[in-house]
Amino acid sequence: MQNIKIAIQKSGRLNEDSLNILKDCGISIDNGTDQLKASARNFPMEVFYLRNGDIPQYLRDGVVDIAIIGENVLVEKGEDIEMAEKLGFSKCRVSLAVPKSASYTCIEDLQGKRIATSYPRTVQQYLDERGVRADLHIITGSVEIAPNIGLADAICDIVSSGSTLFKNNLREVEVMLHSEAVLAVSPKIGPEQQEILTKLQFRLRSVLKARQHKYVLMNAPNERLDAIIELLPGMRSPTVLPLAEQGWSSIHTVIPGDRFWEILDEVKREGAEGILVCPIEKMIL
Ligand SMILES: Nc1ncnc2c1ncn2[C@@H]1O[C@H](COP(=O)(O)OP(=O)(O)OP(=O)(O)O)[C@@H](O)[C@H]1O
Ligand SMILES: O=P(O)(O)OC[C@H]1O[C@H](OP(=O)(O)OP(=O)(O)O)[C@H](O)[C@@H]1O
Ligand SMILES: [Mg+2]
Repeated sequence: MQNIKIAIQKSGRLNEDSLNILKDCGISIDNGTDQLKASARNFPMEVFYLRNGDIPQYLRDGVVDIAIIGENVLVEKGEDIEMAEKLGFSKCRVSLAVPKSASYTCIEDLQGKRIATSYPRTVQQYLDERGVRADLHIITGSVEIAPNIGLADAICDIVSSGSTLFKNNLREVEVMLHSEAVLAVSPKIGPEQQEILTKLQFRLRSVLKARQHKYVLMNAPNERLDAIIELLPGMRSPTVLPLAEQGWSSIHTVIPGDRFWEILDEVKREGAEGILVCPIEKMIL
């Protein structure tokens, strides 16, 4: 059987989470980080460790079949490359920022100004769509320092917590793009590799679903069951089992992570107690 070739970032912010998600998919990779290539022991996969920024070209050329890459890099360098799956980690945004002291009310304020960035195509397109012309200065790192050294009037770079902007006395004024790690697919992927990709996507989806949910168990007096069940989502409906103590039941269900605290507060108010929350490893609908 043939292998699917996957590119992941050699070192940097995506490396560890990329290896972890493959591991959660049950794929064990024999690797030392000094190697540029490794094989999976129990899945038809070869792993290539590459620079994030180089990956779109490798996908385009069909050197690798798939890759885990920042969506922002695909937008910048790979508009012809298909995105198969959002992976939920390395969330950030690509934003425009100006010095705190600069006046800024709208994008037209950047007309004729100098903008330093590592994302020239993303910025250019954003400006073109809004009819603004500016001078782009392309630099590959430490972009946030550019206004302080007189190189630019504004910058466009990745923002996550905002602390790099804060430390450099900059203010985020436009969010151009929300980004996260994604699974990207080469336009040249072959039919056998496509089959392996389908298997991988099935696993990835069950891992991602599981990461987004919690398994919750709680005890409740029987007379409160209906009110509590009303509040609970579940894969189909919650499971209710009798406790050894008369008049009490145990309720088991699955709750989406983003509504989790809100739902727990409500069921507590309705009389639920002894609440246990467990992670889910895989979730197949
Ligand atoms: N502060 C951040 N918070 C969250 N995600 C981020 C942050 N900075 C970068 N990312 C995401 O992680 C990806 C990799 O960033 P990183 O800084 O590790 O590598 P890089 O220098 O952009 O790439 P290369 O591998 O080509 O050297 C980015 O493309 C982006 O999607
Ligand atoms: O909003 P924040 O949480 O401060 O994150 C944003 C910073 O993170 C990234 O840099 P990184 O630390 O990856 O360094 P790099 O420029 O060397 O890639 C990015 O280029 C920003 O500078
Ligand atoms: Mg970086």
